[in-house]
Amino acid sequence: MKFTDRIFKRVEPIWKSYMDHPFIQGLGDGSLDEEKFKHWLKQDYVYLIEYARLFSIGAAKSPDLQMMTTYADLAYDTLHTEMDLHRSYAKQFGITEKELEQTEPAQTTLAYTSYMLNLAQQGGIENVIAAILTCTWSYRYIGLKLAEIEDSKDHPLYGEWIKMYASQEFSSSKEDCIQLMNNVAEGKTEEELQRLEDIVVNTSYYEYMFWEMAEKLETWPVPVK
Ligand SMILES: Cc1ncc(CO)c(N)n1
Repeated sequence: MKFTDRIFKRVEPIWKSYMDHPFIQGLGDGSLDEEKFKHWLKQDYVYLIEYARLFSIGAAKSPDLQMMTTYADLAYDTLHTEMDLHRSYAKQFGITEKELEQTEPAQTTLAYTSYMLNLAQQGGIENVIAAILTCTWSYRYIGLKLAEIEDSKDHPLYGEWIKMYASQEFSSSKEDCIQLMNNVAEGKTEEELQRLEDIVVNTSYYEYMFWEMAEKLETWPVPVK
């Protein structure tokens, strides 16, 4: 069994729970409140900046040219294709690129990106990919499931979102991440594999919290700023 098959068994119940989350349900049936989507959009934009940084750390830590190229391509795809989706939505909403970039990260956004970045800085390349794996893979999982809902891809606002994450291009990014994870898992001890698996479980919980943050329009829990 591939390492990622074993990981999937562990995270699947958490990922299934995303599909019952009101934010995801709203994306699927088109009933999602626009303010909640805008909140997600801005928070996700600053999240993606750090996410691209993680891929870049992966490139810097890669032991060979092939792996370095894969990480650099994933950073490129994030900065261009995925963030273009966000920029195009922002334009529709009259949110400027500067506003997007200057979004103050909510506590969940900051906790999630800090967790991943900390792991990536302190460890080897296996920490980088373990921290990133849930992101691409779970969005792909959600995108495919939402695409199965009748007419969901034709929704005037949320259709583009579903098409992006259900797309072939995004699927190949997910496949790249899975392969990177299985590559570095080779020859690792059971103890080390468990540690990596725990990271993927933790980020799976963070993903849930991120949906919750968007749904609740969460910023900082303190009134001062
Ligand atoms: C929070 C989050 N996780 C994963 C993805 C997919 O890249 C995203 N855009 N945002």
